[in-house]
Formats: sequence, structure tokens, C-alpha cells
Amino acid sequence: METKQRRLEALVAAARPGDSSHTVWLEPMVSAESGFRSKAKMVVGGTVDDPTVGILDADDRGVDLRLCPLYGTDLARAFPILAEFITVARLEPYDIPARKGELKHIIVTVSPGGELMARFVTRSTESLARLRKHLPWLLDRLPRLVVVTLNVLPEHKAALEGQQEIVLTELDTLRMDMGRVTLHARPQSFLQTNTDIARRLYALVAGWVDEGAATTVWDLYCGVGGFALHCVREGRTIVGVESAEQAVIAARRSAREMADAGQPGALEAAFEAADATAWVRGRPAPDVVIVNPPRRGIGPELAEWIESSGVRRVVYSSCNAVTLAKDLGAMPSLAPVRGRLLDMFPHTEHYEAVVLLERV
Ligand SMILES: C[S@@+](CC[C@H](N)C(=O)[O-])C[C@H]1O[C@@H](n2cnc3c(N)ncnc32)[C@H](O)[C@@H]1O
Repeated sequence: METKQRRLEALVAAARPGDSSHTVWLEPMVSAESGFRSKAKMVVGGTVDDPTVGILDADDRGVDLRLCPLYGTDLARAFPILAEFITVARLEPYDIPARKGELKHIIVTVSPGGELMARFVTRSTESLARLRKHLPWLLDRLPRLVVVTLNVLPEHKAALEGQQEIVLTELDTLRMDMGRVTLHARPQSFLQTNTDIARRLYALVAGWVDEGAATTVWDLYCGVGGFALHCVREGRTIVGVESAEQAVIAARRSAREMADAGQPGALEAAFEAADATAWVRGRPAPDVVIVNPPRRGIGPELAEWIESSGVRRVVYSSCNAVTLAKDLGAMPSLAPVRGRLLDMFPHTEHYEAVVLLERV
């Protein structure tokens, strides 16, 4: 943890040599060492009668990871049943060297309440009828499995999933109870993989936004709405912007449910499907902008817009401190006044970092 903190501070200091001595670094947020991952991306190997779920070795042979301690008990209980289902439904594991077989991956997500979403990533729809036929067997053994889908990845390439998603259950979202807010995880939408830290991150950022008495807030790269929905308050207008349309639909649904539950301000939370950089152009700046981009960062164009927009406070949450620092370097009028490292990915060199910027 100390190494991660040192690296983060060094990157910010190098990007902002004049300001970084004024940055207050809060105590890093520590994750549980095991059982913290809410999403398992399991590669299927072996044979239909003796499948492995885990990863592939250097020779593309399956290595079973169903006992991996990164996953909690709900996922650990599900893996052997999912592996048995491969045999029951005759889902032939995909053999990379031979380019034969069907089932490539099983992606499983668990909600804080222990409900599950399982996605079978296959080369084609060849196994669809068998999946449907044997689904009652699976649901009988995993009663908390509420969303099951078939995802089609026809290409022989190093991708986790394809474009086509066929939902096999009545429900198509997994409800993630984050405390004040229930997010809807959709099969293809981004979801933070460490739910406990994500929940604390959203609450932390909502607190920072409240300090500034903001009445207008944007959440750029909002995904299914985690930051935006935690910032809902009476008298505040919020807009979440996200390029993935399915995530926007999920965020709108959560906002509607909050409004139905009588949460003040929820009706003033809107979500738009758009490219964040294109969307901001020509609009008057809000009181606060939250950004939580993919690893590539917000990039020079959006950084330049924020820099010249006049916006007084920005919260930048990032899973890549290198691009975070680069973007901070492109916004010299906004000083990093406070930061916090969140150890979302223990046992790796990765981490989340959140920084509050204020106009000098
Ligand atoms: C790191 S995730 C953050 C999601 C969300 N803030 C959360 O906490 O779950 C980045 C999100 O940015 C979205 N995205 C990628 N490129 C984008 C763009 N050009 N404009 C808007 N959203 C984009 C992705 O689909 C993804 O949902």
C-alpha cells in the first residue's frame, strides 16, 4: 500500500510541481484481502466431461481457479455448479489451438445481497437450445441466480465478450444494493469489481460534492450512475453522461425507483447517452463536474474544455494514475487540493485514486 501511495503522490507531484505540496492526502482506503471481487471472469478449458473454470496456462490449457480466494462464498459455491452445468448442457469448451468447441468464458457477478448473474460466452448460438432446455436444472441448484445470458463472441480473438447478448431469464439486471442507492448491473455495462470499496468511494465523493453546496452537478463517464445517484439531493440538478446506452437505461431506472421511493431530488437526475467530450461542448459549466473515465483518461480535449469552462470544482476518480496525472497537467487552473487512494485491487499494482480539484 505504501508503494502505491508513494507512486500516486509522485505522479501528481511531477504533473503539478507548484501545487502538489498543498494537496492533502487522506488515509488510503483499505480493502479486504480476500473475497472482495464481485465479478469473476472465468475462462473455460478442459473437456465437456471434465471442464476447468479459471484461466489458461501458457499452452492454452485450462487451469481451474474455482477455489481462488479473491471470490467470496456466494461465488465459490456457484463455480462447481456452473462447472457441472457445462457437462449437463453439453457446452463444449472452446479449444483455442484447435479452434474447436463453443464455450469460451463464464462471467459471474454477485450482488451485495448474494444474488448472481451468469453469462455464458460462446462462439455461436449453437448451444442456445440446450442452455434453455437445461436452465431449470441450473436455477434449481442455484436459486439465487437471477440473470442468465448467452453472449456470442464469434471471432477468434483475445476479447472477453461479444456484441450479441441473449437474455434467458425473466430479469435482465442484477440489483446492487449500495446503501442509499440501488444500482442495476446490466450484462454489458461497466461495474466496479470491488463493491465494498465502490460503495465507500461513492459516499466519499457525494460528501465532497455536498461541501460545495452545489446545485448543478455533472457525472461524466457515469456508467450505471453510481456517483450521480449518490449525489441526488433536493434542489440539485444532476446529469450523468455515458456512451453505453444500456448503462444509461439502467441509471434512469435506478433514478425512477429512487423517485418512486420518495427520495427528494431524484426526479432532477437525468442521464444521457453520448460521448462525454462532445456532450459538454457549448454548455454552461455546472457547479461541480465528476469524471471517472476508462484507463485512457479524459484526454486533452475534455481537459481543455474543463480548464477554460470556469467550473470551480472537479472530482476526478481514476483507475490509472498515469493518465490522471497527465490530465491534471492539462488543467493548470484547477489545483489538486485533496486526494485519496482506494485499494480496490489488492495483490496487484493497480488502485483507484480520487482527487478533488478547485479553481485557483
Ligand atoms: C471507469 S468506468 C466508470 C463508470 C461509473 N462511473 C462507475 O462508477 O461505475 C468508465 C465508463 O465510461 C464509459 N465511457 C467510455 N468512453 C466514453 C466516452 N467517450 N464518453 C462517455 N462515456 C464513456 C464506459 O462505458 C464506462 O461505463
